[in-house]
Amino acid sequence: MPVRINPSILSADFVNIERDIGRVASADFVHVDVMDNHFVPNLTFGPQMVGRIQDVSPLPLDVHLMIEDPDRWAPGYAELGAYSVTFHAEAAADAVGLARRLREIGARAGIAVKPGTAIEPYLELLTEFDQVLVMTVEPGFGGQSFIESVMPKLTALSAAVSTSGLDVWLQVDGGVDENTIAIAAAAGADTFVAGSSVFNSGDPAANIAALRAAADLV
Ligand SMILES: O=C(CO)[C@H](O)[C@H](O)COP(=O)(O)O
Repeated sequence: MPVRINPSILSADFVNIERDIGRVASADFVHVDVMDNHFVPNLTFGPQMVGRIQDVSPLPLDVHLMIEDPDRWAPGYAELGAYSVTFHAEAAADAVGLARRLREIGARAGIAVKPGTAIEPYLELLTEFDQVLVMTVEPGFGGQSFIESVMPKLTALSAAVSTSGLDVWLQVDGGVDENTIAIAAAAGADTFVAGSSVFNSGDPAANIAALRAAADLV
């Protein structure tokens, strides 16, 4: 199984983002959390900052939009050159239309679901998405505990992806560390967003290697 480790720069030093991205160059993608203080009770940055991150990052960007009205704003992140743009199912007016627009621009299209959002409606729509993000915390803040009770959503997604034969990546985000990554991998996740466990202690490159090894054991 391919394993992708995407460090979340929500846990980076915001005045040294370029330096911190350099420290995670052994990862697969840089995960960029855009929060608008409306969809979630936290605020990060918008397209101007993401464009500069895109300019300096040696890794492609995996942009996670925790914003209202993604139908209006998400295409702009694809136009900046983001490799993938993921918007929330709970916020999109026309999720399929938006995913098609993102693909037309050239980005992978992702849909995210909060812990309390059912996955069943999206199992039938897998042809429309390149990745599905199952949130393993309530979106908004780093450093929260992994919610294991959402794992059945990954099991259902994994079975549906296998049956379809599609190349849809299954991502988890929130509370991912050396222990919980194995739980998520066993449930079918292949793409792992990690903030605190990469940046908050020790050497980020060693932390990425440890996460990759723990997921690979499954
Ligand atoms: O989307 C997010 C929060 O909404 C973050 O990407 C996520 O929480 C990562 O942080 P940590 O690994 O510390 O949980």
